[in-house]
Amino acid sequence: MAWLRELAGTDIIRTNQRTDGWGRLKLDEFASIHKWTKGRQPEQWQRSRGVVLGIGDDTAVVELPEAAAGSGAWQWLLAVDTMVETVHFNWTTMTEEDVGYKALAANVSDIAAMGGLPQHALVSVSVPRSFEPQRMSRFYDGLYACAEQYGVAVVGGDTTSSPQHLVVAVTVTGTVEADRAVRRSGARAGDAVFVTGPLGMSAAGLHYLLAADSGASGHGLSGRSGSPDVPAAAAAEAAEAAEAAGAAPLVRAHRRPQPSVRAGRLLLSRGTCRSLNDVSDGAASEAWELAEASGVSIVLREDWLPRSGSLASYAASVGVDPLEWMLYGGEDYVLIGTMDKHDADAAKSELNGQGIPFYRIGEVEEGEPGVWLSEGTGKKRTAVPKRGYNHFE
Ligand SMILES: Nc1ncnc2c1ncn2[C@@H]1O[C@H](COP(=O)(O)OP(=O)(O)O)[C@@H](O)[C@H]1O
Ligand SMILES: Cc1ncc(C[n+]2csc(CCOP(=O)(O)OP(=O)(O)O)c2C)c(N)n1
Ligand SMILES: [Mg+2]
Repeated sequence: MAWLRELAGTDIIRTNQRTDGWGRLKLDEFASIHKWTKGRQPEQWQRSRGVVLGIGDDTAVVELPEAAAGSGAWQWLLAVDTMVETVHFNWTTMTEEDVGYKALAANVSDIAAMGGLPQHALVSVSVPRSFEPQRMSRFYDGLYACAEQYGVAVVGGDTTSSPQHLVVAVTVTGTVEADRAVRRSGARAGDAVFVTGPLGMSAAGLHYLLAADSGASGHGLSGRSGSPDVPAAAAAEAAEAAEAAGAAPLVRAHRRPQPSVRAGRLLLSRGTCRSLNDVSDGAASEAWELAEASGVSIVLREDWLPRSGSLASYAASVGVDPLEWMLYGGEDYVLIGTMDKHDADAAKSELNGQGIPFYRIGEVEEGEPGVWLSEGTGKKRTAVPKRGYNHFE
């Protein structure tokens, strides 16, 4: 950071700033990074995350964070997730702030899915040449909002241009008590299956935003695609329309997922949670991953699946079966897992007592890896296909 701080006040940076034919200020790479990240997280706070050297050198230097050091053996968790404009978002479904927030949240969710504590992030952005600097500042406003909420120190990244679309790849670290990380492979016959939040809301929110954008109702951030900048008024207007249509909770779930870090920590500390996964590609697909990794069969109870009122009423209004979104929609970023069924009620009380949702949704059985949906206590069950979001379909 020090060299950036020094440079920021010098002519080297100033002479590298120029305006193009469109009157837009073009910052050079270093000045941009400085602008996006400077002063966002106090050095003192980063120090508590073990950061010895943050943004500004060839690498960051970190040691085990205070919370982990001196309290027994810990291990690192490492993960990366990417968001690509047109694949994970477009400018009618998300604002710049939303993209920044969600890019980090999706990674924090992977740490939560191991029962860990998120610690550091590296942020790689490939920015279209036509982007105004202001838009990336807004991206970082959202990213740092998520970092603050989950206590993540942003310690570096990479910046390149992109011929057309914005691409964001965030790498995170987390910490977990040695050999306690909750894997996908620990489910056992007899376990209770649970989720830590409602399902399908993000997919319904996306449906609302895309329908709005296609002109059906005109509620999205319409007119934004390809436009250089969005007047804040357009976003505010779209938010009001979503509120009026009862779709606000769905849109919020899509744009600002809330990864279940506290749930993951509490479940790990109970010692009875045997498998965990986060729901990015859809509950069916994640349940299949648990079933295959553990060599078990998972039976979901249709009447136990948590369905929010806003999901049910929006689905009815557009003639979609809400189960489609709940099982195959994705981007819920809640946890799905299995645990000793004798501890399930106590776990539910503990989590609910702390304001954290916990829903028992089924059970684990012996058998060929697979996922089934049962209508009630009866024996009738239907096979749940291994279907979800697939990047290559
Ligand atoms: N291109 C890649 N190279 C190496 N490992 C990868 C690559 N893509 C995914 N993985 C690894 O494969 C596993 C499954 O990835 P993924 O399905 O994306 O998990 P998640 O749904 O949690 O993001 C993870 O361990 C991930 O680190
Ligand atoms: C414009 C737009 N179209 C479609 C989607 C839906 N979508 C895109 S990626 C995805 C799945 C999650 O992303 P992925 O990169 O597979 O996450 P990972 O499993 O690696 O965590 C979904 C449901 C979206 N969010 N936005
Ligand atoms: Mg991934």
